[in-house]
Amino acid sequence: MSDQTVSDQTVHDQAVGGQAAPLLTVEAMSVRFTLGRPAARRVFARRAAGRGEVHAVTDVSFALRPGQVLALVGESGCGKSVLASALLGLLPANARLRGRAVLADPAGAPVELLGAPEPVLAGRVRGRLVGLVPQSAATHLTPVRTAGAQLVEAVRALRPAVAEPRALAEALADRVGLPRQALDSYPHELSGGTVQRVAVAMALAGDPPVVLADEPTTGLDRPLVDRTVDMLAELADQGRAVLLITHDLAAAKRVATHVAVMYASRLVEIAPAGQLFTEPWHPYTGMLLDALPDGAFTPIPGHPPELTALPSGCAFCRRCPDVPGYAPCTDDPGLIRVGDRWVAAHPPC
Ligand SMILES: Nc1ncnc2c1ncn2[C@@H]1O[C@H](COP(=O)(O)OP(=O)(O)OP(=O)(O)O)[C@@H](O)[C@H]1O
Ligand code: NI
Repeated sequence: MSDQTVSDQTVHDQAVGGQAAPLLTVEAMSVRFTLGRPAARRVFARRAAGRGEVHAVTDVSFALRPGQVLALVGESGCGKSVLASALLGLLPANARLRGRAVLADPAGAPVELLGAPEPVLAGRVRGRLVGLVPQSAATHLTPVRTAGAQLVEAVRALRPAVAEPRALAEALADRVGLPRQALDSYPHELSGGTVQRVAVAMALAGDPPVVLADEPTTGLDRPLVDRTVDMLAELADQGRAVLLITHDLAAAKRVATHVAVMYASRLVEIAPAGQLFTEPWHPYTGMLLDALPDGAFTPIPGHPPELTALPSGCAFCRRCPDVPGYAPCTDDPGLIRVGDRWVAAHPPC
């Protein structure tokens, strides 16, 4: 694991823009998954060094402030969902975490999320301070109770002072564009897009100041995508902060105030959305935008590297059209700051 590449102070200054204090500050966060059986690991510890670990998140730093929608984008498998799960203490037992993630609590002391005891995460964080729209939302609903019953239950658990939980559940359903009759249906009776909206409503049940939405628009048609992301933008306008993990760059373009681009476990660029979409700095960002239907619609050639065998420097050079002969570079892959943008050190091309 490399050293922290962005100092604490710069992280605090780091713009993800605006002057308001961050609701969430992530500093040099790394996640490793250990592979294989423990006994085999011991026997082959030396030989397997570097092969028996998935480098899922590496030295990730960012701040999320009130009013911001930070879109986290990058190809499948680059570490986006693991990052979100790590923040909420939802990683499996084979995960090791490093770094810090500090969550503000308007009613109390800040919470250090990484390594927080489960009662803190369950009692203070999940649903209350941070609402999560999980990826593959359907698998998070129980099949034996109606969507409405589960939403009412979430409201009861997270906001016990609410006198009419059913009325609040219906208001949440309206807010996310969920038809009332869907509340009386079981999850398997609902379309993927409708289940997705149930999940968004559940994430909002505790009125959390921070929302982590992992692919919240999967399975939705374009009008519902727009409606869902507009609703997330509205939450940000009301002073909340949203981390929007998405493959849908058009949706990110529509609502993101800032964009973080992830490649092979690292952030390679963070910038205000308007600047990133009009002038991407990292070649990978440029290629992601070119892959869009309203870009050149050019798929990115090649594949990301295996996360069990990452190069020590820039992981992108082997796919980078800017590097003649695809010569791998060994530069420090840390982010450098230019104005209010951050971009991974990259060889001058
Ligand atoms: N429990 C685990 N053990 C080992 N490796 C894991 C584990 N969970 C996730 N990974 C690996 O971590 C990497 C990052 O996965 P992650 O789900 O965060 O990707 P993602 O960017 O969210 O992809 P997608 O866009 O497809 O959702 C992947 O290579 C994945 O296989
Ligand atoms: Ni994911």
